[in-house]
Amino acid sequence: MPHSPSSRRRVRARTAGAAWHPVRVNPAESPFVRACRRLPVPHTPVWYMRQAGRSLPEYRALREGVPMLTACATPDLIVEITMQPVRRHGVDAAIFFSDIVVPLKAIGVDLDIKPGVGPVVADPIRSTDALGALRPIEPDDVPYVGEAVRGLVKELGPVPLIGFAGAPFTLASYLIEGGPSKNHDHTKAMMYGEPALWHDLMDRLTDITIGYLRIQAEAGASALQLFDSWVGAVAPDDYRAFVLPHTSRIFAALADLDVPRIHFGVGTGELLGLLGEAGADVVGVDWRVPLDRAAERIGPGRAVQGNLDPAVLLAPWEVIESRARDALERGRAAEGHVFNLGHGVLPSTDPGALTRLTEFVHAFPVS
Ligand SMILES: Cc1c2[nH]c(c1CCC(=O)O)Cc1[nH]c(c(CCC(=O)O)c1C)Cc1[nH]c(c(CCC(=O)O)c1C)Cc1[nH]c(c(C)c1CCC(=O)O)C2
Repeated sequence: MPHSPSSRRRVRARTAGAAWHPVRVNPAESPFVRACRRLPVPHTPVWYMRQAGRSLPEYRALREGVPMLTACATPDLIVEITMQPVRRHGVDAAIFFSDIVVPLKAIGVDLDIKPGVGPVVADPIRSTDALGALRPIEPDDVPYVGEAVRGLVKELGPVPLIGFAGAPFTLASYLIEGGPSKNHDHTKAMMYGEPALWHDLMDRLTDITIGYLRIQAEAGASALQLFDSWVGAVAPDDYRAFVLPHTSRIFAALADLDVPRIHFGVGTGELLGLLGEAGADVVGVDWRVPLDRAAERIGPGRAVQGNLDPAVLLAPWEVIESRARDALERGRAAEGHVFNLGHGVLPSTDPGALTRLTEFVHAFPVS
């Protein structure tokens, strides 16, 4: 195993601890889930968006010759790739290895994930006729998801597993544009120009997202994160009119599940209050807004997650440490804080820096 001696020791210690202190076997009692619920924690929990894959050599070795969507449909690979960052860094949560377009592929949308590009959709959806392709998702559409979640829950023991889905706006953008987009032109053209078609599309994506998140929670995921990565492209009034009704419906439909719900987007400084209003337990914050100010904008009754600029990890350790300290100190202003980056780990990140950062966060006093 390529991980460092210190992380190996920590994993062994955690396993041993779990056996001696049965209460710690339960992921629902983990520091991560407790922080999401705004309960006292022994240390600030930490995990990293896109921690599975990206910077890990052991990930690249496993993925050699395996297309992304094949990996996402292979339970053994999902389990192993999801476990890699947990073993290596000793993070407080695992995130299910998959992609936001997996449920769309599973219901029959013709799409692929192109290396170095991202999701590419063969027939972009721009008319009422094309909406027929978007039917609700059932557990049988994604048997590999339930199987991998159940395998992971066993393997992870006390460490919680985060299930996730793409939010309707971000999924709509890929479906309407046909691939990654800088300005979301076609997406906004439909939103402004054909509101009935827009809401019909968003409604269908909302049903798929609810179904897909429920499948993961019912198979044993301990938390759910909704990635609305590109929603920062929308102004607040438009978010309220064109997006909020749908994201609110998602969080309301998941409220009966006993798992915390996290809501994240990039460039959402002006939307943070509305993201909180949508109903999640935790609002993810990118690096553009300091966490104390973000907590004010989000309002009471929510925890925050974030928010080190992923590019800071490319700087020397002294810089990483001082920026992490700042985020941790500001995070104390929130009712709960899960440490994370402000967006995904960059592929060129030194994995050693992530391990060291994890140790630093764990050693930092909570108050
Ligand atoms: C917007 C978005 C996508 N996918 C995802 C988001 C939301 C998070 C975010 O904002 O970054 C979510 C995602 N995608 C992936 C995960 C894995 C779990 C994790 O470690 O967080 C997660 C949580 C794997 C992936 N998703 C993708 C890969 C690379 C695929 C390959 O190797 O061919 C992986 C490991 C492909 C992908 N998928 C997507 C893009 C833009 C790309 C290309 C850029 C990239 O490489 O990350 C869409």
